[in-house]
Amino acid sequence: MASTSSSFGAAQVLVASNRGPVSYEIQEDGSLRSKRGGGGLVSGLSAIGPDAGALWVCSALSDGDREAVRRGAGEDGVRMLDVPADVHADAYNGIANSVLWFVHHMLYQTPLEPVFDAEFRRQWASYEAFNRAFAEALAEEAAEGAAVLVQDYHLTLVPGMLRELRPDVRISHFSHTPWAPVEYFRMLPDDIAGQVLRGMLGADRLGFLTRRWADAFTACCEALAGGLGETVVGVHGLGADADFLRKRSREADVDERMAALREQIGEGRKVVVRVDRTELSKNIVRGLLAYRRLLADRPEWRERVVHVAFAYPSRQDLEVYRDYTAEVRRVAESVNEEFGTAGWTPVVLHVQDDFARSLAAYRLADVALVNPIRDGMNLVAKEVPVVSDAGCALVLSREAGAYEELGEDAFVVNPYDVTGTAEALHEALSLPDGERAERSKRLAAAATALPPARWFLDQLEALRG
Ligand SMILES: O=P(O)(O)OC[C@H]1O[C@H](O[C@H]2O[C@H](CO)[C@@H](O)[C@H](O)[C@H]2O)[C@H](O)[C@@H](O)[C@@H]1O
Ligand SMILES: O=c1ccn([C@@H]2O[C@H](COP(=O)(O)OP(=O)(O)O)[C@@H](O)[C@H]2O)c(=O)[nH]1
Repeated sequence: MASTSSSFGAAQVLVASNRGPVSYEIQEDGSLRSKRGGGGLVSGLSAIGPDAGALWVCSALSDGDREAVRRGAGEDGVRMLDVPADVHADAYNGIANSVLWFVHHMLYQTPLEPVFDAEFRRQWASYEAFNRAFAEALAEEAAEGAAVLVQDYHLTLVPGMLRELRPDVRISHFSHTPWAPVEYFRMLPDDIAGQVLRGMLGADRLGFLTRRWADAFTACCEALAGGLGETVVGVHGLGADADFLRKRSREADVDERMAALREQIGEGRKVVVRVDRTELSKNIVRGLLAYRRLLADRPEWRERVVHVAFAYPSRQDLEVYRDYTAEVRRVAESVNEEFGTAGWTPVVLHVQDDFARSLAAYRLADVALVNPIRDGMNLVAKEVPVVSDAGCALVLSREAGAYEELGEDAFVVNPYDVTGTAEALHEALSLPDGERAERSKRLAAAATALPPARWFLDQLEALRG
């Protein structure tokens, strides 16, 4: 860890993130089964195969992961850090997901308010320890002058810490979330806000998904940290991986799930699809309420449309996420009770982790519903038009990063406006087939303009200068 040449590592390119490319489960017979990590960060970074020669440093997130570390059973090119489980829980559940995520997605609202008490301070110390563990591992693995690409709000202190340990390396930090406006960001205690900004400004380059988030960060630095200093801020709008998605969505397990879904949907009905993590910012409940409004106000759609809503479990250690997931189930059931008939289930909801089934839903989509309150990008909005068999219309929140690139061909909604979203669903469903296919093509072209591999290489080239 000292910056003497004898302690330099071998990796020329390093990526650091909390969630890694795979996660492990312990099977009944004691063997380990690996599973692709969920969410958009992994979708984006998975393009960095072993060919790119990068070392991916990530956290052990589950008992299976910790067991994999103990057995030395990890993947090539991946180093999982086994930070003590309680430190990780404080850093990930406590600080990253209950505070920083809430600030950037502006999710606090009475009675869900931020609490900056002694418990918060204790968790913050864990967040610092978690960041330090990453900085030390990166310092150990990095070759002289290596490029280190740090990811997201879990690791905001790493650039500053690593800079002290290894002044020779080039460091970038990329935010996959929105960035909060100054008025909201400074809800954080002043010393904490300062630590976050200064930690990130330890990097040579900072990346954001849209100009809007980059400008918000710059404004925070100007108001609270005396400006950006030497750090350069860039925008890299991560796109969908068309090659991977087209190939993967044609595999046999996806075909099987399509057949089962068709059965549930019934013949000749339009399909409105949404796929999200069970995540408050995705606004799943208001999406269901908008669909209910559509059926109530426009009875002509009854029996003629099915809403396929897949929510794969996320952050279920947090009570607020568990409650939200329960609320999603309740609202879906109540729509089915209110409008369902013997031969028609208006909402098909699955709360389960099944990537193949999500792709099957993408293929069947006539309309994709993506209505987050705020979202860094939202890759689902970019993936459905690429995969859907007959082309889909997109109902898209203006608060998703994807709006900057897809807004022109989407039915744009204010995510809080339930009746407005219902009306957008009606318009999207009413689009003639030919026009829908044309729009879908344009959406797919915009969505794949910057594929993950290019997105990553652009940042690497910029970092190396
Ligand atoms: O790791 P989790 O806690 O299970 O959460 C999954 C990921 O969620 C967030 O993803 C973001 O990144 C996407 C790709 O850039 C972007 O499209 C999306 O809008 C974001 O929400 C989070 O930022 C990641 O760190 C998580 O791994
Ligand atoms: O069962 C599933 C369904 C989807 N996805 C992927 O999760 C990502 C979600 O990314 P998005 O940017 O939409 O939101 P995030 O979950 O990262 O906030 C997409 O690439 C999806 O293909 C997944 O991992 N498991």
